[in-house]
Amino acid sequence: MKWKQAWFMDESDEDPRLPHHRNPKELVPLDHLAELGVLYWRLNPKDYENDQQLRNIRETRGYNYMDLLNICPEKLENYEEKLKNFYTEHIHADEEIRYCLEGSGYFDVRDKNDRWIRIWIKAGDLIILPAGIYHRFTLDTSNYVKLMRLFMGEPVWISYNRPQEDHPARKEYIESFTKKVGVALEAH
Ligand SMILES: CSCCC(=O)C(=O)O
Ligand SMILES: [Fe+2]
Repeated sequence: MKWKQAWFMDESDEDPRLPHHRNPKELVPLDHLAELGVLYWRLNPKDYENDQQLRNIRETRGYNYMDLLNICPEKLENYEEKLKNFYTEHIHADEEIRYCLEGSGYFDVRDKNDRWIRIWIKAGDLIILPAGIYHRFTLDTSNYVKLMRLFMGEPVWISYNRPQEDHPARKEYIESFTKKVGVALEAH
């Protein structure tokens, strides 16, 4: 069955909370996201406190830090400003790990050709964006999401807005593609 949670975005500047499918729709498969370094798991959000699968991911990847973030006007201070920053294209020096426990939203990531891919995250979806990938986040029309944030060590939430071509994390991310091609060529 096709994975229907990611697609190339249209160019319209209508409300970002709308899906922004192209016409006709252009879905993006999970393995295409994996090529960009974007990882995805589907877990059971109802039992996140006892979930062995979540525990395994956290242990394997060293995510010892965890907190919860409710994105709604009542629970998030400076709601409007934060949402505006989330939707400003940026990178981080570290991975961004988000696990959706309730509600839904869109993570947009740039592919190798600088096209936007929209990833629809719902309860049970855990996503990892690699350090250095240009991305942004918006709520969808449900207007609510509860996210778990994971991190390795002391969390750093600094965003570096585009352009960041000289940022070490950006350079390393770009180099990771050429390295992969190099390995593939050597194998032939
Ligand atoms: C609030 S989760 C997604 C927003 C984002 O990209 C970030 O926090 O850096
Ligand atoms: Fe981010």
